[in-house]
Amino acid sequence: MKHITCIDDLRALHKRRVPKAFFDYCDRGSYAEETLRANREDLQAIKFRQRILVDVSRRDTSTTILGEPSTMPLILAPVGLLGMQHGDGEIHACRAAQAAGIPFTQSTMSICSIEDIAANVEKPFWFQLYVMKDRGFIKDLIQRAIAAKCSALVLTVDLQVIGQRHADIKNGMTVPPEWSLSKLLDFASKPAWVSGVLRGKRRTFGNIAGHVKNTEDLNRLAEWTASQFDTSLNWKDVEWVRSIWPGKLIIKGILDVEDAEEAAKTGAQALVVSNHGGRQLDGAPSSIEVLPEIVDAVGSKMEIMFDGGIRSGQDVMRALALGAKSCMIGRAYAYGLGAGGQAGVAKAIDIIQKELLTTMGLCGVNKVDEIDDHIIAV
Ligand SMILES: Cc1cc2nc3c(=O)[nH]c(=O)nc-3n(C[C@H](O)[C@H](O)[C@H](O)COP(=O)(O)O)c2cc1C
Ligand SMILES: CC(C)CC(=O)C(=O)O
Repeated sequence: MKHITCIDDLRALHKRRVPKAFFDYCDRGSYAEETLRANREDLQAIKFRQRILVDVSRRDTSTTILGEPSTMPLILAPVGLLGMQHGDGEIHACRAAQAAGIPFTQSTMSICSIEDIAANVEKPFWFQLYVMKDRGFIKDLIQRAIAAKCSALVLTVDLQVIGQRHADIKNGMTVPPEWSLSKLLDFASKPAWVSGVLRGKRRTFGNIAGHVKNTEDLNRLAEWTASQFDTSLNWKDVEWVRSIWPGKLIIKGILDVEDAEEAAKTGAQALVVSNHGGRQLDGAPSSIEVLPEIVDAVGSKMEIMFDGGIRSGQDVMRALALGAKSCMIGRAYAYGLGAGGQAGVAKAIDIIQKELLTTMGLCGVNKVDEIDDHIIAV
C-alpha cells in the first residue's frame, strides 16, 4: 500500500482487483449521473482561505459524534453488499473503523449479518435500517440490532423507490453472482477476489435471506427491492421506529428544509444531509448545495451529518465549514475495501485524516470546533 497516496489510487486498485459488476455497483450513480457529478463538482468549487503565521502546532482532529468521542469527524456510511467487494467485507470495514476510533454503520443490505459482525468486532457499531413491507420482520431486525448492542440506528428514508443504475442492469449485477461466459472470464482474472469471497462467511444477504418472502427474486436486486421496500413509508412510521428503538436515532437522506424541520420533531438526535451518493433522485441538488440552509433551519435542534462526494480531508473540511458536525464516507472506504480489505479501509481513513490535519494547518486552525465559514474564500 505504500504507493497509495490518495483515494483515487484506492479506486484504481479496486477497479483492477474486483469484478466489473461489483466495482460499477459501487462507483456509479443513477440515470444520467448528474447528481453524482454535482456532489463532486460543488465540493471542489469551495475554495479555502490560506492563513499564515498562526501557531498550528497543537492540531487535533478529535471531536464528539452524538456525545461519544471520535478521533475525527468521520463515519463509515452504510454501504450494501460490502461482502461482495471483499470476503467478509463488513467485518473488515468495521474492524478498520474501530481501530481508527470512528463509527462504522452496517447496512441492512449487508452480506455478513448483524450477528456475524457482533461476534467478530470488539466494540458496538451502528445499524442502518431499510423499512420493508413485512413490519414483523423489521421489528425483528430492530430487536436483533438491540441484542447485538448496536449504538445507533440510522433510518434511511430516501430509497423506498429505487433509482435506476444503468450499469447494474448492463452488467447483470446479482447477489450471489450469476454465471455467464463474460463473468467467468472476468472472475478468472481476479483470483484473489474469488478466493476471498469463497472463504467469506456468506455469499448472499446475511440479514434478510431466509426471513422475507419472494426470495426467489433475491438475486435480481432492483426488482427485489422494488417488491420488498415499502413505498407507503411516511412520518408515522418514523414514530413507530422511534417507539421500538430505545437508542440514538439518525434520519438519513434529507435534502429539503421542510423535511429537515419534520425530522427535528421526531425525537431523532441527528439527520444526514444526503442524496444517497447520487444513486437515487438524479437531478437532485448536490448535498453540499443544500447543507447550509438545513443547518440554518435545524442545526440548533439536531446534530447535522453530511455525505455525498467526500473523497479527501479537504472535502471533510469544506462540509464542516458549511455547518456539518461530521461526515459520512461511502465510496471512499468501499474503494479501500476492494483494493485491500481491512488494510485498504484503514488506508482510506488514514489518508483522509492526514489530509484534514494538513488542511487545518494551512487554514490556521487547531481544533475541529474552530472550523467554520471563516476558512472559506469568498
Ligand atoms: C455501493 C453503495 C451502496 C450503498 N448502500 C447503502 C445502503 O445499503 N444503505 C444506505 O443507507 N445507504 C447506502 N449507500 C449510500 C451511502 O450510505 C452514502 O449515502 C453515500 O455513499 C455517500 O456518498 P459517497 O459515496 O460519495 O461518499 C450506498 C452507497 C454506495 C456507494
Ligand atoms: C441494495 C441497495 C438497496 C443498497 C443501496 O442503498 C444502494 O445500492 O444504494
